[in-house]
Amino acid sequence: MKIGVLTGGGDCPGLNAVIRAVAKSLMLHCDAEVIGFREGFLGLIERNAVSLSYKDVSGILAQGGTILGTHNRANPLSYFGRDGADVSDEVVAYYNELGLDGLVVIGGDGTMSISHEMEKKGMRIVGVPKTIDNDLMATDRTFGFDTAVSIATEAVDRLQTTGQSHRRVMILETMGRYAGWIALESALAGGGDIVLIPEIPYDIDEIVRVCDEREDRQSFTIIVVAEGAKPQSGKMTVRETIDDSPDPIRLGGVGNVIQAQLKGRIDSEVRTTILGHVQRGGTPTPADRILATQYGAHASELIRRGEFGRMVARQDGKLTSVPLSEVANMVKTVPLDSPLIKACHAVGMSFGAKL
Ligand SMILES: Nc1ncnc2c1ncn2[C@@H]1O[C@H](COP(=O)(O)OP(=O)(O)O)[C@@H](O)[C@H]1O
Ligand SMILES: O=P(O)(O)OC[C@H]1O[C@](O)(COP(=O)(O)O)[C@@H](O)[C@@H]1O
Ligand SMILES: [Mg+2]
Repeated sequence: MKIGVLTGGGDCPGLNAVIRAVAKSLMLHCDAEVIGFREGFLGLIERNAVSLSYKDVSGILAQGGTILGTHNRANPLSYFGRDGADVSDEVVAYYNELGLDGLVVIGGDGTMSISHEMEKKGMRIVGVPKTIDNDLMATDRTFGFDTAVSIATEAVDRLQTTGQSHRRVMILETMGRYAGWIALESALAGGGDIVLIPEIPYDIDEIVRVCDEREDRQSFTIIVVAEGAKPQSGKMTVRETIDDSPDPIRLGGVGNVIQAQLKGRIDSEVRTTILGHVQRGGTPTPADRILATQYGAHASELIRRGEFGRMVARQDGKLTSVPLSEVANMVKTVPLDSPLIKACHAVGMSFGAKL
């Protein structure tokens, strides 16, 4: 048996743990040959593959990033290197030339969308859900999310002591694109006072009211804001537009926008921290290493059973798999009836809006 593996989209802690689990389990239990493609789908487009030995995938469990490299623009259906040409048939030809029996694709929504299309063209694919944002459909969790939440929580804890000492309003901006999962969970874990997520557009007057009230009572305020948060009558804050990407919007800077909006309206000084890629780098937490290993092992099981066109998933604590069609072109946002939102409410956290 000959199986390919690639990592696509933004990197995320736990990618190497998945590569290791997929490769080791296939090598150990069906003597498979494992081929890695460099930089996501770019490796398939530009014919850049490397044979992985048992040694290559040993000792990488706790390593951040991906030994294969990744890419967030390489798309066989619209290749940036040839003016957006569809090179998917060439990719399928290369896959067949290599004599692959299947391909494990580790990625997020974009990577799963591409995988779904390539599956229709005859490639046999098993997906593994990665992203620090936890915004993939049909799975309770993506690996990388736990690490991002733990880093963001540590940031909230640290901002609390400095904010408290200076009686300031401290704003922490987290990643998460169009979903508020990282902000919500780190605010809950760190005891934030206000949490702003894309799913609940904020009202600046309400934020001012909560800060004012806390100035009298506790004299400092921690605001955790997801990069995708937006005012009730306004838009998300776009940091950058990447022209040749099918997913061109990069968010960022809403923390500074809120700081400017608070200026002159509250007595306290305001400071903003944009956490950025610190959330994505470095070693995965034990929970992410375990989840990544379980996902990798489950992906290799699906391959052995010949179940392709599916993404491994965790639902209600159990490992399972779902058709790629259920995750392609979808985003899982925070539902308003989420128990996390209920818990925030219970402890008096504000969403910067009347709910
Ligand atoms: N909706 C989409 N449909 C098809 N391809 C997409 C879509 N969104 C992104 N892509 C492509 O998928 C790849 C990875 O996307 P990206 O969003 O960076 O990572 P992720 O796989 O984590 O979602 C990129 O090559 C991008 O061009
Ligand atoms: O790598 P870039 O271009 O800075 O992208 C930043 C974005 O990638 C993420 O870190 C992760 O997104 P993906 O997992 O979908 O790649 C987002 O939270 C953030 O908005
Ligand atoms: Mg994406």
